Amino acid sequence: MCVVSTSTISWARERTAGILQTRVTLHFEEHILRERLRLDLPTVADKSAVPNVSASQTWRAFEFFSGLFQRAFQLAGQLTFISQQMSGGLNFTLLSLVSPLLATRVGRGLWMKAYVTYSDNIHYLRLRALSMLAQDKYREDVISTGLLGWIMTEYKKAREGLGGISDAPIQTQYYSQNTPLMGILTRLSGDLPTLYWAASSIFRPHSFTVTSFAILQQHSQGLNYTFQMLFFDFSRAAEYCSHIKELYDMGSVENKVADGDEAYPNSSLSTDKGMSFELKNVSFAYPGGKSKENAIRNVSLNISAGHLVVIVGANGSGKSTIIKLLTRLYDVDSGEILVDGLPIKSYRISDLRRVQALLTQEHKLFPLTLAENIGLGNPSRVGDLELIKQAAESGGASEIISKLKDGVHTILSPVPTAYGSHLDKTKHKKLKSILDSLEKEAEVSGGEKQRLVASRTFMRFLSGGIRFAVADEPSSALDPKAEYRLFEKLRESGEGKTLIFVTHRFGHLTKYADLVICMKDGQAVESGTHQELLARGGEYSELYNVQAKAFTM
Ligand SMILES: Nc1ncnc2c1ncn2[C@@H]1O[C@H](COP(=O)(O)OP(=O)(O)OP(=O)(O)O)[C@@H](O)[C@H]1O
Repeated sequence: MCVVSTSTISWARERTAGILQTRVTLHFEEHILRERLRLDLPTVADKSAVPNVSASQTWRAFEFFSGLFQRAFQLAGQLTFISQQMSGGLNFTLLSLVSPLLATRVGRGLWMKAYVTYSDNIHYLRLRALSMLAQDKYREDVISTGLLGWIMTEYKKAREGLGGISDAPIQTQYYSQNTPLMGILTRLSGDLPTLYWAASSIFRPHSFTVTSFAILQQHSQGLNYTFQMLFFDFSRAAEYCSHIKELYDMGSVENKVADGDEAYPNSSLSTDKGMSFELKNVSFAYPGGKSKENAIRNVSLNISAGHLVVIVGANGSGKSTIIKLLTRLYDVDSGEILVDGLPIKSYRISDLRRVQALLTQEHKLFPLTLAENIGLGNPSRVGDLELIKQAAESGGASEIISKLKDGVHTILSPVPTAYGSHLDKTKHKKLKSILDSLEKEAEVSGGEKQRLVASRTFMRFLSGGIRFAVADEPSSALDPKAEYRLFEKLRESGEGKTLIFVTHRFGHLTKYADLVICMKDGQAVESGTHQELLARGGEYSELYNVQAKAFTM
């Protein structure tokens, strides 16, 4: 009966624990999800401002504290038993404390100490770097350049350089550097209760029996273990409490980009033509950035409502940064940006976001259906398949969708949950093929993905109310025809919007542009129309002529 009931109870416990774990974890995951989603870019970039918590930590804390109570009850039971069974129970208990105290307090090595570990051994770092070259993401480079021989030679050299140095976990290394004295003392002190019993049996030989000795040894070990675990748990309790505190602290993390209270559009200043911008001596450096220079330096510009603006310039000249400031993903460090005549900081951020449409290379496909991927350009119409079809058409994604077996309901990169165990290639062919086919990513090219992402922007356009649209080099993976089509479509939808294009291939765009801004080293070195800038013969005309020459030679 005991066996049956124990097994049943443990089965029920496993079953309930699984459900409970999922519920507790999901409860806190929802909290973390909400708090993380509301954070802006500069706040997230500041690692010290945002607690690094996970929902699974809460379950571990829950398990930890229930384990702690369980052990406390266990100890109470053991102490009661000892005090009832033997005279000198108190001395016995106190002596049982010595070994765990020594183990956890004196000889605890790195245990519960704050530390940071890193390696500065060049051979070790090289070994790790070279072994990474076997990863799939490098395979094409490694194969096409024939790097195998070089990698293996370098690996051998680095191994020889490393010699006999160990990369065992730091705790092990630290422990083995100490003298063995503490280990010897801790183990010997574990025998103190037995010695005490032996000594007392010399003075009271009638109380000594072999059975009582065996029972005593068992108790001594049991108590020793319980004390050791309790000491260990107590020192970790603070750590778990601080995890939970951090979890709740997430709610009080202030966004660095502070919200304003002015509504947008502003009834007296905004026009139906689109958003207007004025940048007054704007400078900006990325928080935590490693560059000595500001990403943007003293930029002053005027962008009129409804204008089509093209920003050009070399890599790293600050084009995307200007966009991030205009869309208020970041705030300027000095100077000021005015939107329709008022400081951008004075507007409600949600109002500004509602009228903006941003398309960049950074924008990725979500692990959701293609319909949602496109539809989420306008969350209130995410289920409107007709509108989604229209947006896909404008973004050039209709053909890609029609090629897929599940059409708009395809999930390109499903969330991985499939798992196989003990699968033998020859014996379990069928199971193996099921596993391989499950959650297989749909194969679409980089350019096709960009078209799908672009369709999300068109969905946003179709929602109406957009007054400021940006395409920040969304076209690098697109073929020239697709790129031209994308820009044409964006331009055609430009009515009532200020449109900004950031691009390196600007030949076909600048002739339509009301304003071309040429960036260099974080500064707007030139601005004007295409003709004006060409006539000036400066940075822009140099960039333009490089591209033009390629077609005229
Ligand atoms: N998130 C970031 N953190 C720190 N520095 C950054 C970050 N993004 C850009 N920078 C730096 O800011 C400067 C301007 O970058 P930006 O992306 O605006 O250039 P860009 O003109 O758009 O370049 P590209 O044509 O290559 O896209 C560069 O020196 C870059 O290294």
